[in-house]
Amino acid sequence: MAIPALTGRTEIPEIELTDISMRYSAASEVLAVQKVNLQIRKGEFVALLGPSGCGKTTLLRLMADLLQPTEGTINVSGKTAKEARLDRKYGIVFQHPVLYDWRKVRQNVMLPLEVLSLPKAERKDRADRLLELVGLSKFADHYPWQLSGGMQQRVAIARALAIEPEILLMDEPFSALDEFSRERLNEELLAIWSKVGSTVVFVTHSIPEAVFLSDRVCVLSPHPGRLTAVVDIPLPRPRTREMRVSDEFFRLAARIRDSFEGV
Ligand SMILES: Nc1ncnc2c1ncn2[C@@H]1O[C@H](COP(=O)(O)OP(=O)(O)OP(=O)(O)O)[C@@H](O)[C@H]1O
Repeated sequence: MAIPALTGRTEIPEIELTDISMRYSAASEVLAVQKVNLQIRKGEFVALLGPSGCGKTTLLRLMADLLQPTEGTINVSGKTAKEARLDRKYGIVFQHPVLYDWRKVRQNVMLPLEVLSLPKAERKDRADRLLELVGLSKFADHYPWQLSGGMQQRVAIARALAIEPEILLMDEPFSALDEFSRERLNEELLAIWSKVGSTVVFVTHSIPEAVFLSDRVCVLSPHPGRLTAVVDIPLPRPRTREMRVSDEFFRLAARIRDSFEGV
């Protein structure tokens, strides 16, 4: 597949995947990811969308240097994925928040700052600003187990943003939440993103979530995992709740649905 043309927020490609293939073991017959070419612009919000097993998480982990590709190259602002990781360019939010239950919310957000050897007052100040950003200032001294699932995920987002990453990688962060919480968190995430301006790569298997959040939706198909379409989402920003029931929204969702192989 040709590398998608660059249009939109900025013309600078921040992440470039070139001919990326991934086989988990020599014995494995199926490629988890096959020959993926993709450029992601600086400041862009991109969704990786597809059914279970199509390689979304694998691609995200490859970008984060948590896995190494069997073939192909990953370039992040002129560096390898490993160099980008060591430069702390990535913040990662997983499907489950993975918070430390014995640490209060503020201490959880401060955790990644401990390795940066910032003065304690500065760590606390940064954590408090992030908790304000995600609307949890009042819960700084609570323990994670005293919060709802959606609030815990907001703590995880604040923690991922603590090192001020250029790139936020999110692996189905809201899929364990009910539909109401998920839609609210979608709106909150966009409000946070508009303030921090990082590049976001967001894994989901929800078409409405991908359309609502993204500048572009990358559609993947399974066995082997291939990039089958890249769909531009020209809905204006800021995105509003009303847009979810607009003709344009349904048209885009239908176009994405049709782009799945075999449809
Ligand atoms: N650690 C692993 N070892 C071997 N095979 C793996 C491993 N992790 C994933 N796979 C395989 O790679 C393929 C892609 O998996 P991946 O988890 O990336 O898909 P996904 O689209 O994120 O799925 P889901 O939506 O269910 O999380 C699948 O066929 C899966 O079985």
